[in-house]
Amino acid sequence: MKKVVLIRHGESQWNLENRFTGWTDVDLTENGVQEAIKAGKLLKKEGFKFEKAYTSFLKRANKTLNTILDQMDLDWIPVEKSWRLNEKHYGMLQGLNKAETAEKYGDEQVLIWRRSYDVPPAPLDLSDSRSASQDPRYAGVPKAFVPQTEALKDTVERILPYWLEVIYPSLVNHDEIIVAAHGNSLRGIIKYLKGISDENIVSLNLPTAVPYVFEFDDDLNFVKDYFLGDPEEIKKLMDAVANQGKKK
Ligand SMILES: O=C(O)[C@H](O)COP(=O)(O)O
Repeated sequence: MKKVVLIRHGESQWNLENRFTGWTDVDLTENGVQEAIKAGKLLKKEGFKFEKAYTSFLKRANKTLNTILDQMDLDWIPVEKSWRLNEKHYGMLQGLNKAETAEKYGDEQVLIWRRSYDVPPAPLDLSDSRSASQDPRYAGVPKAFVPQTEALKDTVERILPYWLEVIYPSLVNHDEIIVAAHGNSLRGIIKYLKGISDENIVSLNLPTAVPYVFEFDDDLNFVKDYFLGDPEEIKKLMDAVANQGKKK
């Protein structure tokens, strides 16, 4: 049996402030660090022994991963970072408060921007200081691939080659791997793995720092998936994420 653990980063400063984040490089809050410590302890207690880790180019995911590995005394394992695991780019919404945006445009429109498969928010202008185009960390990425906004469909298109060509094949040589990334980039992987339809993906909300285990048989066929932790608590956390985009 092979296992991939997908984990969204712990609470970030902009999660706390309820702001659209996307590719903005926001740090974890102290609570976010504690969430990552809790996840690391739980994964250790459950006997996980990761051999390889993957994460994005964004510090909230990097720090969550490092904290988890530290709790598990697995700081030494190889970690590979890729821009392809970054959060869905939120375009012109980046930095705006989600509830205030719902006051202005309505809950339904915000749900479309947050969760629909193929409707992106308006793009950032290349000259906008929020654009990642001039950020040196993406210097090695073809300019045409650096997004100015994304729908989940676009996120899936950039993330899937990395899943199919890098992460998934690494299960041939590794029994357990961990992927520390973001709510929507992970929704993209989950949509693919579970064959979730474009309509049904709207209702999947990932809570911060809750380990989500995907098991594969020795031929690398997907077998089953489950969250680690108290199901009632996880349901409450998922509902809270869903409600972030509603008017107060
Ligand atoms: O980018 C963000 O704002 C969050 O990481 C995910 O936000 P969402 O739950 O509103 O998609």
